[in-house]
Amino acid sequence: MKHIDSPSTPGKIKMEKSPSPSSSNPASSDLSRRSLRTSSYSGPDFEKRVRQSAKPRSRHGMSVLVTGAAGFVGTHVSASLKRRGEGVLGLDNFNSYYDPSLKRARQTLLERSGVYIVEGDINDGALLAKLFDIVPFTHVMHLAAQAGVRFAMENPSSYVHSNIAGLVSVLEFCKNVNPQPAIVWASSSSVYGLNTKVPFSERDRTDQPASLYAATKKAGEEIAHTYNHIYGLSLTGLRFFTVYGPWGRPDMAYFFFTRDMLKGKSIPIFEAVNHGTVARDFTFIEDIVKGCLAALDTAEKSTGSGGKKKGPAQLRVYNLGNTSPVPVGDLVSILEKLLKVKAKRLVMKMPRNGDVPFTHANISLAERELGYKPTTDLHTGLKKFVQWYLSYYVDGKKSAQ
Ligand SMILES: NC(=O)c1ccc[n+]([C@@H]2O[C@H](COP(=O)([O-])OP(=O)(O)OC[C@H]3O[C@@H](n4cnc5c(N)ncnc54)[C@H](O)[C@@H]3O)[C@@H](O)[C@H]2O)c1
Ligand SMILES: O=C(O)[C@H]1O[C@H](OP(=O)(O)OP(=O)(O)OC[C@H]2O[C@@H](n3ccc(=O)[nH]c3=O)[C@H](O)[C@@H]2O)[C@H](O)[C@@H](O)[C@H]1O
Repeated sequence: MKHIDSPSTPGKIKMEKSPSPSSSNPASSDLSRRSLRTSSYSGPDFEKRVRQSAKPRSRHGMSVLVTGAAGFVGTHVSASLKRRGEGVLGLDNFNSYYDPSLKRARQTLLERSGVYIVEGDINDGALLAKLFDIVPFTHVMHLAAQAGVRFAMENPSSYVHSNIAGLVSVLEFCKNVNPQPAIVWASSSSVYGLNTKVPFSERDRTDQPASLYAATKKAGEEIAHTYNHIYGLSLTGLRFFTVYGPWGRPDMAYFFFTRDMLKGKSIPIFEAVNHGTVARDFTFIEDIVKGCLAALDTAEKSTGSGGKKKGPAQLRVYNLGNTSPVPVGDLVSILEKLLKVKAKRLVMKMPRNGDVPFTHANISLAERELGYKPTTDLHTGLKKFVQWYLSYYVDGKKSAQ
């Protein structure tokens, strides 16, 4: 995988030093506020765009800050919230983990529907202060992260920067603002790691991560517990299971298999020890979006640090999967039919690279409490992905990297 922009790359604000925990506190951000006066984040045009984008027009009256809005899941969730009439403001640093032109294309799509994405880093305390000054967000949908299990061996610090420091930066803000927003954020099925009990239930152990990515998501769940316990923040973690679909992520297998099959290149298909089948509970993006919206809709208000008086704030974790694992070889067979191309399969032993052999979600908790019910099988979902892929890359003559 590619080089990634320096994890400490700030947004457009020129800070003299990286934002420190104190500079991310709205009450003590003099340095941050000074730097904002000279930044492109200030001025009436900027504030107007932010306000307009975040203004709710629905009966729910939500103003949602979506971090990672130019990402795969962030784009779909933002578009869906906006369609429903919620106020949505995006925040994304457009890093180069995968082709940033795809993130820009998603941004264009969102802008057409009235969603503005501010370019900046979740670790940028001054920027968060500015955005929360302009908009009293009712909810934060926190999706910004360094994703991908295998890339963690190449660039571990990017995971610490975005998934740990970045999460803390966002929660520090949320705890300090009044009113505190409710937060829904993306954890991952990878927290189940080497767990062998299937299907994976929220009650199962999650202390055997197989990758640094998984370890940072597990750490995120513990961090969420702390901010809920001390500061009364309402927090909901969603464990997504291998999400796929149109506008997806080029680093994921279904995406680069498609690209390489169309180019006539061979594709590596991992098998587990003793020729065991590797399978995933592949989950279609539209089902994930429904789960995200249901989590936002059922999120209770944060109770603040006076939580004891008002009762404890909500703390939830849900699996969002498809409950129907499919072997990776079968995924390739479906792609062969849809693309009308015979894959050059290179079956190989799974390297010790952070991958796990199997995932399978038990979704009964999400079903009961969120009304979550995935409806898309892998063939139907991949058909929609392939249609998008061909129109975006082949008809649109874009180069797939
Ligand atoms: N797609 C999946 O299969 C899957 C599965 C489980 C969990 N997740 C989680 O869901 C979330 C969304 O995943 P995705 O598939 O859309 O990934 P994505 O990489 O497409 O989206 C993440 C976005 O966050 C942005 N970002 C990263 N670090 C940032 C930072 N420090 N500041 C601001 N923006 C930053 C990136 O530029 C990117 O646009 C992530 O938290 C990911 O870990 C995804
Ligand atoms: O649900 C999650 O929590 C995670 O979902 C996703 O991880 P994974 O399920 O590992 O998806 P992905 O890389 O597409 O590999 C799919 C399958 O192809 C196999 N695989 C992969 C590469 C390869 O060259 N060959 C191969 O057989 C591989 O062994 C695997 O069986 C997200 O990327 C990640 O961000 C994380 O959030």
